Amino acid sequence: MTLEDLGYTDDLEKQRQGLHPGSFGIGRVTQEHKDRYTISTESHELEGELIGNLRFSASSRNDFPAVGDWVAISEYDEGKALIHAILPRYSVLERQAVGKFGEKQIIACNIDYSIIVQSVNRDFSLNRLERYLTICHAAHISPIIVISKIDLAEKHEVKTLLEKLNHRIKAVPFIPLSNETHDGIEELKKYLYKGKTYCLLGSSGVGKSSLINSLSGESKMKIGEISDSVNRGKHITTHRELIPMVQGAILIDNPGMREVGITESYGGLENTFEKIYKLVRQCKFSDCQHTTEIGCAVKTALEKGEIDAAAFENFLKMEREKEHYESTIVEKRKKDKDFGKMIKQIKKDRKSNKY
Ligand SMILES: Nc1nc2c(ncn2[C@@H]2O[C@H](COP(=O)(O)OP(=O)(O)OP(=O)(O)O)[C@@H](O)[C@H]2O)c(=O)[nH]1
Ligand SMILES: [Zn+2]
Repeated sequence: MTLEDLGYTDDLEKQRQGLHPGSFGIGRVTQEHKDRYTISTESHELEGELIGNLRFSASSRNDFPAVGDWVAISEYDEGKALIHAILPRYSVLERQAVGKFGEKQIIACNIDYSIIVQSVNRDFSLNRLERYLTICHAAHISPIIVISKIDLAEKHEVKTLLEKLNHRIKAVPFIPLSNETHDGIEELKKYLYKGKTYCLLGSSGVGKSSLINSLSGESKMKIGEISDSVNRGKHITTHRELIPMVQGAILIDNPGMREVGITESYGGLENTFEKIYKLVRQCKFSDCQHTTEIGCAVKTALEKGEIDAAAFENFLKMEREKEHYESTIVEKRKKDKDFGKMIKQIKKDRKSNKY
């Protein structure tokens, strides 16, 4: 096993040299616990902890390591390491923190592709798919859609569902598959490239872990056993595949998500709703609300059926969410700034009182 096998690149090596010439080891965060991290290195697995300095200087949760991060480490005991720095991230997949409006939550870092999984039964939702696509596009991560559990639906039902998907979501590959019959698994493997990192996204129970099993050809039991021994903290010398790899591609599983809130989207919405954005620019008035305005290109396209009405509704909803998030952030920053000013003034007053 080399660091390249874990996804390490020349660019990251340059960054490392810039940070700490030659002094630290390098590892990749594969799991996040409360304030402990599981780190994979080229030879083994470590339990890592942040050095105090890093912990106290962190201004938000996002300054802490996340799954997929590359970290500069030093080993101090058998199986233990200190984390000294996080290497710059080349991609950050994030969503709106659940229950904490105006805060972001990192899902994973340094991801190249996301595999968005929805199952044919119950879970399937085009609106939610567009949400996932938006957060992926915002992070410049290429999405691949997987429609799982096709063995649970009739052929014609699957066909109808795929037609709907095809009609509404363009330019994103989608693969129908089953972890039971293994239909579609080989097709998905065509998208797995050596040294690239893939993050599995989707609601709980859609079959993400099963998919990793299907792809790697290993039984679920085996994976269960592996995670058991991890929990017991048993020391294992050989490299266990905590980040499972298939054809050299690194697969990162994620716990199922209930909510996928939009934050500042850095082009996420623009990329997901490219056609709608093009139309918006063609509207006669730059502040067009696309309701009753004359010369509204969106309205005309909706009437002609050129864009999907449900997609447009979903787009509006997410755009409002993004705007709400952004204005909350602006408010917050202003408050922080005012607070900073106040502290400065207090310090100044103290000083002038002294002398
Ligand atoms: N019939 C059928 N069942 C499946 C398929 N894929 C997964 N399952 C079943 O669905 C259940 C959930 O599968 P998991 O792989 O644990 O789902 P997950 O997405 O990893 O769930 P979380 O870990 O909670 O996010 C299990 O009982 C699987 O056996 C499939 O393709 N067909
Ligand atoms: Zn308009």
